[in-house]
Amino acid sequence: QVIRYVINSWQCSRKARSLGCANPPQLPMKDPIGISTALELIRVAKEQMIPNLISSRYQKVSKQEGRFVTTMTFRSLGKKHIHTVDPKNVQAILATQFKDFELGAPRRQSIKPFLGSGVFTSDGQEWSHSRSMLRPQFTRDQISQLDLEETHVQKAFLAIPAGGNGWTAATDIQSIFFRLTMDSATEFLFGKSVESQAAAMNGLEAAGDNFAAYFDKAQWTCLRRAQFESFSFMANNKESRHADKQVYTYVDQIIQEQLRVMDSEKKVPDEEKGYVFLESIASQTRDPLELRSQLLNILLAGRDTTASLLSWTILLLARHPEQFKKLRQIILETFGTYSNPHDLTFAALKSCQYLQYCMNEVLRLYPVVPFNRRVAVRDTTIPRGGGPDGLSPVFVPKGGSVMYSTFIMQHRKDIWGEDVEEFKPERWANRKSGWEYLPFNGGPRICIGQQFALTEAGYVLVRLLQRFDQIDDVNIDRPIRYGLTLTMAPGDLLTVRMHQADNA
Ligand code: HEM
Repeated sequence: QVIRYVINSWQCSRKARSLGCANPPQLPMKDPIGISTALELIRVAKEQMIPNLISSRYQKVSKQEGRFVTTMTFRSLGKKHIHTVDPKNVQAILATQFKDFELGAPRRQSIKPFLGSGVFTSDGQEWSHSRSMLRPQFTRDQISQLDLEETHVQKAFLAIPAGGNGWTAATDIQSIFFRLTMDSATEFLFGKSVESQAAAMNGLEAAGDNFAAYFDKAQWTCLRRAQFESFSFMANNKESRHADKQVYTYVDQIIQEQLRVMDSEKKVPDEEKGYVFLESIASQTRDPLELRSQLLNILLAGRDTTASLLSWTILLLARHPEQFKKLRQIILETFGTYSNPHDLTFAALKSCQYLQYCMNEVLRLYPVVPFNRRVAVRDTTIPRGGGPDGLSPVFVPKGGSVMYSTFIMQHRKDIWGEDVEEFKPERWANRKSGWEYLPFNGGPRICIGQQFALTEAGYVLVRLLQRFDQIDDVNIDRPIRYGLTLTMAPGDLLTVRMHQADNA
């Protein structure tokens, strides 16, 4: 083993030199194996401050090197990782050298046991197949069923009644958003919503034997598997298997019903019924397992992400009354009042500039997928980060992992300016973003649901701001923490009191 390791290292160094590569600086560590870095991560995860930890690691290396470092290496539990916040490197792994990298074992080990094989868990041919099956499902018509969104918004609003003085009670709006996106996503995917909002209001179990709770549990186990890396099997237990099973039972029953309807000779196309994802992909495959995987992959990719964007947006608007006022004014001018809305279409939402600037800015400050990684499928390089000046390419051996952080990249002062930490939607006027801004990823694996998410979130925000003319964050002085699971939402409950407009 040791001999093989030494030979391998020697061969890699030789190859790296022949390619003109140099090593990036290494994060100063208390021990050579990286036990301390792993322990530090666990401790800070509990404090819900991981983005600050990664940022402080870059500061530490920069101080050690006497220059601003944007690519470094570190060890964690014996494994060496490259970490980069250089847009050029991120562009290389996601786009220009796409074929040299894959999601790799970490993603497969953590998520595949639950989701099965689908766009979010596979690479190569398998990924191409899923992606081409899904692409046509996200056309403009299919993602702009705003009447469907309105029914879910109305159900969510029932959970936020205003009292006689126009004010709502202190309300945890984050949970409401997570239920709203679960309900709308399941309606889009399955053709029927799991109605988690209605169930929560009635204090009842949700439809599908509390599908939302089982789905959350299954997703949480995925996260544990990701944290345990090579020991991912340790995250599985009786409870997690039960949650997976409950989710499967619910979804399989819907799939069987769909296949039966399609087999039935009496089937008459229902002109009234909107687009249903399952119905559409079932015309391409009849394999129930594949159908289940495709559905669950999209549900996982699309549900928490959109709810998190909504939560961060309300948190920021509640803490920035000037921007709130400006956005609300523009919304009223463009889309009318709550009780008399107009022009609420996909196109109008997309061309409402200030609304888009606000969402861009939220996703800059609080990207929902703040950290990510890829694994090299062959010996390769990334273009920058090596040598004393950080300008030489860096060698990545086959199997080597390159981590990147949109969070840190989108908080770089040298890219965004001195006001980088401020919530300033205005900065987006006339700004064309490139690889330094990647909330939806880039390259061939760019998020398939970007327009879907921005339409849904935009719609919900318009309706919310039409109805409420003031939002107060009950814990306005509380420092922001980060609830980092597979995606990132505010770490503490987002409790707000809202004032209903007189004309709502
Ligand atoms: C604010 C909301 C959203 C954000 C910030 C977001 C962000 C992302 C990011 C960063 C990735 C790349 C992950 C990776 O490759 O490692 C991704 C992939 C993906 N997203 Fe989204 N997403 C959002 C909403 C949605 C929605 C609503 C859907 C579907 C309904 C969706 C479907 C997907 C799919 C299928 C992929 C995998 C694409 C592939 O690997 O080819 N996303 N998303």
